[in-house]
Amino acid sequence: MISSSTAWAWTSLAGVAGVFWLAALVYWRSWRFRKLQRLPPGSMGWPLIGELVPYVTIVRSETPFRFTRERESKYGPVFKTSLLTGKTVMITDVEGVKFVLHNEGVLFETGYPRSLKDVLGEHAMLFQHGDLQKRMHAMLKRFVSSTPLKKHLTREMELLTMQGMSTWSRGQRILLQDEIQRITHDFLMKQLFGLEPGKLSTTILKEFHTLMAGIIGIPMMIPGTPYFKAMKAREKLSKIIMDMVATRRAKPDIEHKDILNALIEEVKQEDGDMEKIIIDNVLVNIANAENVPAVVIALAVKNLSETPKALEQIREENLAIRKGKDPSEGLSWNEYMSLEFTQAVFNETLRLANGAQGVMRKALKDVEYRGYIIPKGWTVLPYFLNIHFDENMFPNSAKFHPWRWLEKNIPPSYVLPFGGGSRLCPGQELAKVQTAVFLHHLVTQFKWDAEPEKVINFPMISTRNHVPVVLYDLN
Ligand code: HEM
Repeated sequence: MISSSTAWAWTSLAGVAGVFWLAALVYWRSWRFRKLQRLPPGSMGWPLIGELVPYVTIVRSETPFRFTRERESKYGPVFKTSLLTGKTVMITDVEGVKFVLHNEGVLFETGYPRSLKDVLGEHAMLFQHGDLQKRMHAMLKRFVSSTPLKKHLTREMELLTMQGMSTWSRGQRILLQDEIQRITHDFLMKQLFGLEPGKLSTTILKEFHTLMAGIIGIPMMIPGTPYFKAMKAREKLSKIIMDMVATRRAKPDIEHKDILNALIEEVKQEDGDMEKIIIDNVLVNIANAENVPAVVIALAVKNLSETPKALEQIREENLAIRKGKDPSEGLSWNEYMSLEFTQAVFNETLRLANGAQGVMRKALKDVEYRGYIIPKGWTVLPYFLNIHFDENMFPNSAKFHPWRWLEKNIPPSYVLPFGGGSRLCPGQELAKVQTAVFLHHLVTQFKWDAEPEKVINFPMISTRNHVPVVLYDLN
């Protein structure tokens, strides 16, 4: 039997616990209320789909910057929305974008969809933080930045470009974007695996397309879905990569000068995850390097076709450095880098193309910024489009005007096609070489008639008809 004093003690204890519980609840609710009160302004749109419909409609239009510009003028450069990315805060000005990019790993981490992480693999540098990301990133940067390699990369791209162009027949209609894709794929395979064009290279390309088709699917293994097919393509690609690694281990005396070799060397001391680190980081490189550079080069040709004065100037610049050279003679790294106007065409094309309209991050904790709270777990989109179309920095911003890059010094914080902070694209030098080499050979050998073309900004940057042209000899 329970004595009356014990019952009283229990009752008091329950009472005290109840009071604490109630106080905690009141505190939590008021804290949550205060937090909600301090969310950035903006609209979350409709249940489930949020503001996805207006976003996609506007981003696919000729004026893709309108979605964020309209909201920025209503709410300021930090506002909330929802775009299938869940609860999201968009940040659209230079200062805000810098804040997010430079707090990588401290306040924010990459927040790409789960399907992308599954398909490329969680050990890919894009999803890693800390030591592994730093090492993988530095490895790739070293690979493309060392001086002997730069010379070698220029020559490799040049040979593949000349080889690709030698198959073009004059007077025939070709889809330039597909032709460029073929050349840049061969270049990538050579840099990644030391692989020459052939059956294996074609198989990798086919599997890669299946892989990429699944990156924004629902991450469930349902046979027949793009995600399911992508995961199967991942298995096939993983086997191809590990077979190459095994062959190299069996013949250690053969020297390889490619990214796979740099990766193998980098992870030598790693424990059990070594295989996954190699596979995932090869796949993230293919994902970044296979499509976007080809589309950017195709867009540069489209822009030049629509701007005869720019075409004339880029041709003059490139013909000038060919003077006195044999047609088969290569150009040095320094000669490519001296092509100022060609570089301006590349910068201007990237500014307008916005292959990466922004990057995706997730808040690691409640982040206080400009008096607002970005709650832990929310998606954060540092958005580059508004900055690239800033009328003060880029007057008449929707117009292709490469001269603007020569007329004034544009601060790096306004030039974001390669992202920024610790994830600044490690492949940007490679993309520059590819573009400069391709444009050099195109404008010094050919003239062309181009059909009208439109840019597609969503879900991936591309062109509607893949830039159809009829080519003729320049002379
Ligand atoms: C015009 C072409 C290219 C554009 C516009 C571009 C753009 C970008 C952007 C915006 C990022 C940052 C992503 C983020 O912060 O979340 C990035 C990262 C990356 N890019 Fe590129 N890229 C290009 C070409 C390349 C090439 C040719 C390669 C490889 C050879 C490459 C490899 C990578 C890798 C591995 C990352 C992840 C870096 C990390 O997380 O540490 N990219 N790229």
